[in-house]
Amino acid sequence: MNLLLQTSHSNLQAQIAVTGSKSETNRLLLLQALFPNITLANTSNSDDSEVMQKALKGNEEIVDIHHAGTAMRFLTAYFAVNEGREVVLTGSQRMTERPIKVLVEALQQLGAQISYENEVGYPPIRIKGQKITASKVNIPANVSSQYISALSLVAPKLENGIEITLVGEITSVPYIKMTLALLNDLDIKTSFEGNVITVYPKQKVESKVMTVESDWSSASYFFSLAALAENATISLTSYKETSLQGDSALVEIYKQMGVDTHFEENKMTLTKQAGFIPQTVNFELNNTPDIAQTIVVTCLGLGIGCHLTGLHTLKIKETDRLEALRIEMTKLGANISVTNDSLTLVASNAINHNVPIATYNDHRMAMAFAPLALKVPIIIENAEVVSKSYPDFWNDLKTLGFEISEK
Ligand SMILES: O=C(O)C1=C[C@@H](OP(=O)(O)O)[C@@H](O)[C@H](O)C1
Ligand SMILES: C=C(OP(=O)(O)O)C(=O)O
Repeated sequence: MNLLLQTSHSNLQAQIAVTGSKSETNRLLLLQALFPNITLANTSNSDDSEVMQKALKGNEEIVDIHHAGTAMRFLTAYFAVNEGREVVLTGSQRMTERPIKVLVEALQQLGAQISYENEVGYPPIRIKGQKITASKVNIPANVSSQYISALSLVAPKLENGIEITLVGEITSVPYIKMTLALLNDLDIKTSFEGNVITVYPKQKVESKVMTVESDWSSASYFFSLAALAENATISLTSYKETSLQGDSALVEIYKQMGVDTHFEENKMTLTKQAGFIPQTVNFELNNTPDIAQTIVVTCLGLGIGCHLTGLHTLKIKETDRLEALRIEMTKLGANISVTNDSLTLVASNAINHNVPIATYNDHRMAMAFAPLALKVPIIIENAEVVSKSYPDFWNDLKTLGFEISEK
């Protein structure tokens, strides 16, 4: 499904209930499988959370998690310690190109039995669940934080917990902290000091309702819309000023691009502010890789330049996001260059009209480019990809007055 997006509304007004965080949901679904007396509220309706739930509930030998990175990584650890069960864990074509070796080797150090079905280092993998008693493990920390979250999530159920020594620069740190914070919410003791994470064993937790905050990565598209509109008052629920999600850095980032954020109870309201916007912005996004695409497109729409660093993980996500951005932004007339871990956009005011944007099976390519419709009509190819994290995205965009038609 290709969608043509256009709008004549330059004043955006709406109140939108955004789905729950997929990162929090997929952690909590795994924790609920370990501790069935916890109850979850405001869970994500994303495909990634649906496949996670199905995989945890099912009993099949072949478990297919499609495009969901968190499900792939978290379930690798889950099945590895699930004594007596054997599964083959696989996913989409792209998932078979996303590395898993670092996590597999860490689990093997602990005594797990995991082998590769095809290419060494990549899914599909065969996992024979074992009782794990070893607790010390070293892991390279610069490839994906999801490996570290995966080990931490299953750790409370291990006889001796876990002590993880992180080697090298640590990437996507807020996601690790989110994992530990959710464990702490269940009264599971953890520590993260220097490069060592400890999670202490806990066989039972108190019954508790765990309420997922709405997804901040999904909120990023509304920050972008507010920045690009002439006027905007967009209220989003349910959000907290102090969030477990690192992407809440959006508040400070978009302040520089003319968006004010106000919190009241569980609602945050984004308003467009008139005033000075710099010709170029610089952001280090090692902590917040998922909002890189949103920010670049906002800058193009504002006619400003940007220099983004800390992007080395973008190459192994749903697609090579740096390359995808380079190609699609160039189609729009942007002057953009990328390296292995950074991106530079030169300020310019012209944007080509009616450009078909390819989305590379990447939900964030589709959603990040959509706000540009405030500037020029734009076509988003294979727009259904948004369901990976935000199935209601196109409907929510309509409530802001966008005309959306199939092309
Ligand atoms: O743990 C998580 O929920 C996530 C961690 C990040 O991945 P990396 O640690 O691989 O950068 C992020 O990009 C992904 O969308 C979700
Ligand atoms: C990178 C992402 O997800 P995952 O790694 O879980 O597939 C994302 O949602 O942007």
